[in-house]
Amino acid sequence: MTAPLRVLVTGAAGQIGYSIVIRIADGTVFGKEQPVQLVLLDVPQCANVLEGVVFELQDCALPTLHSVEAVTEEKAAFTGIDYAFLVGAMPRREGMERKDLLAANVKIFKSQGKALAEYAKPTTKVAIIVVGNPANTNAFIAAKYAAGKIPAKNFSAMTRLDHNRALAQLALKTGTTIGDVKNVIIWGNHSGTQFPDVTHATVNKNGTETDAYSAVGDNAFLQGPFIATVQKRGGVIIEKRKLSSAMSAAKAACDHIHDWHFGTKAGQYVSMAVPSDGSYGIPQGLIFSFPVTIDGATREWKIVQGLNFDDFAKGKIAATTKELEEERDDALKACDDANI
Ligand SMILES: NC(=O)C1=CN([C@@H]2O[C@H](COP(=O)(O)OP(=O)(O)OC[C@H]3O[C@@H](n4cnc5c(N)ncnc54)[C@H](O)[C@@H]3O)[C@@H](O)[C@H]2O)C=CC1
Ligand SMILES: O=C([O-])CC(=O)C(=O)O
Repeated sequence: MTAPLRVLVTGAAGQIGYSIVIRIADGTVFGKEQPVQLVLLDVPQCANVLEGVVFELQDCALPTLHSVEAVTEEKAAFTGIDYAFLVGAMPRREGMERKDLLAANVKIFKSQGKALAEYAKPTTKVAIIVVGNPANTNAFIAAKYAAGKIPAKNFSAMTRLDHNRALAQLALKTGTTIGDVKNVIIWGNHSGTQFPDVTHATVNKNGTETDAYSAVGDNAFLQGPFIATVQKRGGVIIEKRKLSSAMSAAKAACDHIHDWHFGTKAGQYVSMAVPSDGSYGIPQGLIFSFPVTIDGATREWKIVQGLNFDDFAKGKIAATTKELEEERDDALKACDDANI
């Protein structure tokens, strides 16, 4: 029998948590043959809600759910895990930017980075996705405080929701379906400065694969409203729902880890915020969204190399890099101030 994977979800009493755990437990993420031990972490005040989530998962009677436990302490949460979905953090409300959450949330990721270093197995290959905002910078901080124990390349932040939004907007514009659109890229920060780029994307329209610019036939749209829609989508959802995206965020986090576990499809890449190795001139160590391919056998991601930028793209990438550097500096300062 396949050994179970131990999978941690933080913030599991929250709204993304509620949508995410069922997909992990029912085999959507790791496959129908892979048993999963789910570990659900939330703050002690949410212990009762967490227990309700555990009861519901039990009531789902899922063959892939080996066990589920609710915990409110980091030691119990981080010990022996294979995968971590770091969701637990404050969400923004109407009128806020994601970086306004930095002061409140960065200390959570400092503490969890330390907990990973302290409690994860020394040989750990744990793969970590940070969803809690500001996601790139929180991942940077978690990686910093886990350094020496967990390699930085095991940390990632989620820009898959932006990637999925870009796929959906292109499909809507070209009258195609999601499966017809490939290789959109989100560059940079999960914020209003991100650069959704379709320069290398293709669309299969009526059986013929063409580049996205030809398929859309409207450059002004692709360089204007398309980018703005993807950049601002999170804010629009908050305005409409009075709560931030949860169903789509959970689905994107599961897509991200599914592809990390199984690998990307031949000829396709996905967007993941990972520590920069200096590719495309992005400062080393910054958690930056790049197009990546993943080898399912080794579970190693690689940044897609050799893509060209025109001046328009260069300007967008410079802006999101600058914002990430500023966020990183603010977060480091906040961590020094945070007595954890
Ligand atoms: N990267 C992305 O694309 C997206 C990120 N997000 C972010 O995800 C985060 C969670 O969003 P929601 O689930 O809607 O929020 P929520 O408020 O419904 O749930 C958050 C949960 O985290 C828990 N929590 C707080 N501190 C914790 C800690 N130290 N350890 C464990 N749990 C803790 C809270 O008690 C709560 O149950 C927010 O920061 C939100 O902005 C949301 C959508 C997309
Ligand atoms: O916008 C927010 O605050 C939540 C989020 O990250 C998203 O929906 O992309």
